[in-house]
Amino acid sequence: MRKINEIFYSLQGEGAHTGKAAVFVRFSGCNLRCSFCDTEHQSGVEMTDEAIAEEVACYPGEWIILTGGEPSLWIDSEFVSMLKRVTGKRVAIETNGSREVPDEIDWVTVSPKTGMSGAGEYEMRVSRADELKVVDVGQDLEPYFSLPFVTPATEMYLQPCYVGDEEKSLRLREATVRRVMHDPRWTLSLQTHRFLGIR
Ligand SMILES: C[S@@+](CC[C@H](N)C(=O)[O-])C[C@H]1O[C@@H](n2cnc3c(N)ncnc32)[C@H](O)[C@@H]1O
Ligand SMILES: Nc1nc2[nH]cc(C(=O)O)c2c(=O)[nH]1
Ligand code: SF4
Ligand SMILES: [Mg+2]
Repeated sequence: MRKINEIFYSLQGEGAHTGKAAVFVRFSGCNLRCSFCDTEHQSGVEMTDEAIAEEVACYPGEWIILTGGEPSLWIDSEFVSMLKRVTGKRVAIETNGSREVPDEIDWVTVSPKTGMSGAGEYEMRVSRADELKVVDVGQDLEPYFSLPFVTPATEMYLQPCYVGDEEKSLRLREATVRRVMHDPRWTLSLQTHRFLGIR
């Protein structure tokens, strides 16, 4: 059994696969307590792997996005293989990078929380990142290029921090736009689902 906070069908709102239809599987619980976290992830219900796959298979769309909470705490190779076999979909993960992730995952998005005020320090144990997605809280961005799992092929996204207050969030978005223009190694990632009013 795995504790699931929610399963829903939407568009990937962030990063490299923005705009692609995807089934989101949000696991309950996290090993970090980021002060800026935009997600209620504690609540949830225990589901069997079969029930998770059955619900995911109800939706069209090529991608499954494992998120949370921190999905890397709750998954293994068998689970990812089973999801791919039963649904015929590809599997992506949104992770803080504190754990290794199964090789069977097709797309790894790492959003490190090291060096950020409000997140605390922890060890990065993930060894692969197809995409790095950094939440911009005004921190020094240079260290992200030296992370051992970041390669020249890793796509680098900078995402404005959403703080609830729309005026304040707009100012933070503008600041992120300026940072990307100043250092074009980054690409802007907007949380487009917020603008669309979808999940
Ligand atoms: C809720 S987290 C769950 C996955 C994983 N725990 C992580 O942090 O990557 C999903 C994504 O939302 C981002 N995120 C969380 N709070 C945010 C905020 N206030 N503004 C913008 N992005 C945020 C995270 O950095 C991560 O990329
Ligand atoms: N539409 C949409 N796209 C997302 N991409 C990553 C999300 C997440 O919370 O992990 C997320 C989310 O919550 N909604
Ligand atoms: S690691 Fe992700 S889910 Fe956990 S508290 Fe931070 S942003 Fe939220
Ligand atoms: Mg989200």
